[in-house]
Parts: sequence; structure tokens; C-alpha cells
Amino acid sequence: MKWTDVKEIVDEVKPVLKATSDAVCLLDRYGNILYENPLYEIMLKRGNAEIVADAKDIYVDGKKAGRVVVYHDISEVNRLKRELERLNQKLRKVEARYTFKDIIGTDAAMQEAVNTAKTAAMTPATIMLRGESGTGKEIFANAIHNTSPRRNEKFVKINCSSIPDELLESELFGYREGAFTGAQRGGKKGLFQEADKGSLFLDEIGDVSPRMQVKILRALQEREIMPVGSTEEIPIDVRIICATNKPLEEMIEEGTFREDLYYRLNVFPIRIPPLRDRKEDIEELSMYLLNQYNDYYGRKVTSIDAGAIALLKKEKWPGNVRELQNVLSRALINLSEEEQRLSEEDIRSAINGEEMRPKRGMSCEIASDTVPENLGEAMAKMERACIRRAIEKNGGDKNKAAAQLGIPLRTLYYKCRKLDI
Ligand SMILES: Nc1ncnc2c1ncn2[C@@H]1O[C@H](COP(=O)(O)OP(=O)(O)OP(=O)(O)O)[C@@H](O)[C@H]1O
Repeated sequence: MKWTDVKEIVDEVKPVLKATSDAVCLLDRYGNILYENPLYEIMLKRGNAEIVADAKDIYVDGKKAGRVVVYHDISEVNRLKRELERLNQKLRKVEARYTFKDIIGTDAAMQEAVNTAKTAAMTPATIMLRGESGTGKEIFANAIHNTSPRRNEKFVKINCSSIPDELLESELFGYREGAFTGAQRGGKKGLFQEADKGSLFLDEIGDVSPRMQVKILRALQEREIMPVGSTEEIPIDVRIICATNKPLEEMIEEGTFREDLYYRLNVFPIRIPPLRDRKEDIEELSMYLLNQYNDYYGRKVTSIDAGAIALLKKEKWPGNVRELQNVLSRALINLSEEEQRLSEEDIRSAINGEEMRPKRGMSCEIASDTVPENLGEAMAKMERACIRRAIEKNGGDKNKAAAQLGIPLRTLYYKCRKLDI
């Protein structure tokens, strides 16, 4: 075949190339354009599309006879990627919904924590919330932001332990276009920048790696951040609230937490007492939570028997208020819609009934002799129950719960989010 045969091929494939949704250009072996389809004109010559190109040589009888170049318009894919990223960022930005009125408890240590937090909220100082898992650190962080002069700006939250180290850096500080493979066009703003003029809540700060501790320290000292892949410093104006249930002082001794970062963060330390140390608050807290859950579960409970309260007070509550929430939720779920009272027996079975045993004619969650109508939902229920149990049994410590379940911590966080735990 001679090179003119490529022209013949062109004539044959023209109708197809006219109809394709990509821009196509056929060249002869010298690089001369033999054919451009109509989209080529629109996509390349008008020049406002985001394009990737694929080129392939055409061989005839083993000899290079020409070249076909296909241009894909990826503007829409990129627009969707940007939209997805924007929505993801929005999701991460927890709206500060709580105020100090939502923090229930008259216990002296709790009141002291609330009063310190109220005072600290009015200053620009960094606040360190200390307390076991489920004691209310996040609700405090919310309330502090909402009371502070920054309340009309953003409250941005990040859980430092649920994100792999490599990602944490780009999440916090952002990155410049082309910083790494997969980096999005135009780069990405980090959460320090997202929270500009507002508050950044660094949850589980005790779980940050030594490498990231240095970077966070630098950002706090210099009040500047440097996005990944950039050489340009960006000034930041962010109020930091951080929280941990880790023994930071011991970690300093062991050399796993930097002392200089500790002093930067520990400007206003606030200790939130565990529930077992404020059992007098259990009744008020339970009523408050029941009011919230009645609507959610479609129940009408207005009172809790004295025996039920006594039982709740006997518990050790290693998972703190979150665990109390779980027990009350289970008790409510097991009640019929008409019941208005939670009895001692209701609470006992909710405490012991981690298996989610059915009660009072309720349909069986996953009984051994029934076939679930929807396998996906049944599995989700089972997974939810197992994960809740593991978290509760480990006193709210998700690291330990993940280890017990034999899954990575990240998977546990993912499942908690997915299963609404
Ligand atoms: N004093 C309180 N009054 C009312 N609700 C509370 C109180 N403390 C905690 N809660 C509720 O208990 C749940 C757990 O609280 P929160 O998430 O703030 O705990 P945490 O200490 O941040 O836990 P973790 O360390 O596991 O992230 C939330 O739903 C919160 O609203």
C-alpha cells in the first residue's frame, strides 16, 4: 500500500469520526493534516476546553503510514471533580451547632470546665480540651467557637487520627497544582486556610505523628503555612482548639509528643470530667437525651423510673455520654410506640442487651430462624451492633476497638461514618 491508502482509510472512517464525541485529527506520516473532524475545530481551535490527547501511529504493511490523534474534552470531568471536592470540604466543615446551653450537667468539675471554656472563648488563646472519649470535647469546641468573637466565621474540624499521615499534611496545609500525582488542577486550600478568621478544631491531636507535630508547631509559631509543593508562605489567622484523650505528659516523657508543641497548645487547658465522676448529672442528662431521641425514634417517653436511674448510676460508663446515648437509644428502640415510661427492666436489658435482642413483639433484627428481607440492611445492622459493642467494651477507645475487631483504624472510622455510629 502507498501512503495515499491512508487517505482512502480516511474517506471510509469519516462518517464515524464525524459522529464521535471526541476531537480527532488524522495525519500522514510526514505530519501533514489529512482530516480533522468537526469537534476538532470546536475543541482545539476555540481553546477553552480542558483536554487530554491520545496519539497512535497507523501502520500499513508494517510501515508507519500516518498518525491518529484523539482529544478528549475532560472539562466536565474536572468540573465534577472540583464540585466533589467542594462538597467534601463542605461536609468536613461541621457547622458549629452547639452552645454552652447544650452542655448538660451541674457537677462542680463540669461547671468549672464550662466556666473556664466561657472565659477562654472570649480570648484568642489556643484551647486544649482533655477528656476521655465521649465526654463532650467536640460539643465544647463547638460551644467555644459559637461564643467567641469568631462565631460568624467558619468552624472547621479535622480528626487527626482518622487520616493517614501523608494526607494529613495536604488536608491541613493544602497543596499547589502538580505537587504530586493525582493533585488536582489549581491545587487545593488546606483547612488552616479554610478556617481563616474562624476556628480550627484539631481533634485527637495526641495521635499526630512526630513529623506532623513539627509542621503544626511551625504553623502555630509563625502564623504562616506552606502548602505542599509550594515555596510561598501564606499568613493565617486561625483560633486553634484541640482535643485529646491521650496522656500527653507521659508521651512527652516517652518522647512521642513534642514538649514545645505541648506548651503551644496547652495555653488554656480544660479538663472535662468522665461521666462516672459526675453521676448526679445522669438523671438530667438522660432526660435531655430522651427528649432528643423521642422524635428521632418516634417514641413518647416522658419519664424514667427511679430504679432505672439508680441502675444507670451504678454503671461505670467507660464510653461516657456517648455510651449513655447508646443505652438510652437501645431502650427506646425496644419500647413500643405508646409507652411513656422507661422502667428499670428496660434499662437493664438495654445495658445487657448489646445483642439487640427483640422485645415486646418487635420484629426480630437478625434472628437465627428468619431470613432477612434485605441482606444488605441485615448485614449493616449486624456490623453496626458489632462495632458499637467493640467501642463500648473498649471504653470508647477506637484504636482498641479496631484492634479487637481485627480491622484498621481507618476502616473503623469509615464504617462509623457510613453506618451512622
Ligand atoms: N454534657 C453533655 N451534655 C449533652 N450532651 C453531651 C454532653 N457531653 C457529651 N454529649 C453528647 O455525647 C456525644 C459525644 O460527645 P462528643 O462527640 O463531644 O465527645 P468527644 O469527647 O469529642 O468524643 P471523642 O473523643 O470520641 O471524639 C455527642 O453526641 C454529644 O452531643
